Amino acid sequence: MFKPIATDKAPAAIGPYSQAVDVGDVIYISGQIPLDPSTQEFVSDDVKEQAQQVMKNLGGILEEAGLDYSHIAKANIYLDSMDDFAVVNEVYASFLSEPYPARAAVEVGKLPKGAKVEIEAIAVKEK
Ligand SMILES: CC(=[NH2+])C(=O)[O-]
Repeated sequence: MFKPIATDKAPAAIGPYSQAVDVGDVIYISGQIPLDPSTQEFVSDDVKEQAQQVMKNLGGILEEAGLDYSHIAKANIYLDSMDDFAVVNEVYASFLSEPYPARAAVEVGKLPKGAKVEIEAIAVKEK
């Protein structure tokens, strides 16, 4: 089974990808950037507000799949600057509870549309 997930609770794709793909027990969620789903514009230039929107976008996709943040098994965080590591960690932690997902966090050269943060996630239906 390979089922794309589409929802207006998260931004529309800005390229040739699905918001998420359900492959049975696992959902692969595409990298979310801080676009407001209702406008397809960035919510803010502020990294904290950007990280909050990114997490909300992930939440919208999880909700569409009938899941929540506790189903995330792995996340990858991409930062425009590692100087934002602490503030993004703070926001990220505020949406999650222990046991936290496995994770990687890396600084990259550039993110789509000049975002300061992008997060992708893999969620599992059976915890
Ligand atoms: C934003 C995003 N996920 C992409 O692949 O461009």
